[in-house]
Amino acid sequence: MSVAALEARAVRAALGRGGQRKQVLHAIDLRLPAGRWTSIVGPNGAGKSTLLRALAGLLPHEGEVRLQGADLHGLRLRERARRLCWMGQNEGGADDLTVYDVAMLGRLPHRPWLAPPGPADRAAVERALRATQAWDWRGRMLGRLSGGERQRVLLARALAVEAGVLLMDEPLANLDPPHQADWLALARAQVAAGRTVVSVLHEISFALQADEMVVMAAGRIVHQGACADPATHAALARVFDQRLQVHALDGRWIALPSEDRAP
Ligand SMILES: Nc1ncnc2c1ncn2[C@@H]1O[C@H](COP(=O)(O)OP(=O)(O)OP(=O)(O)O)[C@@H](O)[C@H]1O
Repeated sequence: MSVAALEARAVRAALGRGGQRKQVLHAIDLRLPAGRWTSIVGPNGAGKSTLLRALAGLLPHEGEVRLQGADLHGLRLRERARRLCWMGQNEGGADDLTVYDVAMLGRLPHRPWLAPPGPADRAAVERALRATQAWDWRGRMLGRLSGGERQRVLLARALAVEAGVLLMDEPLANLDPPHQADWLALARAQVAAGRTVVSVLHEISFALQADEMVVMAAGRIVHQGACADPATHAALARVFDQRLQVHALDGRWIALPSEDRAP
């Protein structure tokens, strides 16, 4: 069997403090194939973002996460940051930086300590900012951008890493339809270039454009399969309480609300 891009073995995680502490991930076993796009979906509170953070090494957990065959927590941080990049929800903290400098943060794992950016870094940042149509406002401050513009800069920062594995939490949040379509093309281009894309998505019709789907509910994986597989569509209907149905349209899958069940 080929090496997985990411693998989780018996991953358990709890969030909150003291009496409020709550088990959020329950013994997750997962294998995400390399060179494919996998979308993670499920109802609100299912544990999707928590799982993504555990896979990125951003959350203490029990069990094991392996990145390209290596123990994630055994890798040096720089090495991990070169292999895996992360785009989270509502990331803050860089409002006083220019768009260009934010995207350049994605090159930190490639540069010697305190070294200025080199030609390869500048070329990667330009590619990334052009790919997300953010190049024209590279001199603007991040804090003065709209939600969707900001999202495109954070995406550029992740792309600038040029890592083999990209994890994205809600990458379509705040994007208008043309930029959602651009993101879709971008995800496909990453996969065509041999990279692995893993995205948590609420927009099920977009999630169905991926190769594979992981369906979660209540901190567990209830299904993993191809987006084209009828068993995946049935799992989706199940976790969303039979309140959506997957239909074929022009050779693609779309999810529509079911009308036969009142709330
Ligand atoms: N800091 C926290 N302390 C305690 N519980 C938390 C904390 N953060 C999240 N949770 C709980 O963990 C569970 C999983 O949250 P998570 O954000 O992973 O879900 P999700 O599937 O990504 O949800 P959504 O679709 O709403 O974004 C939820 O029940 C949530 O209430």
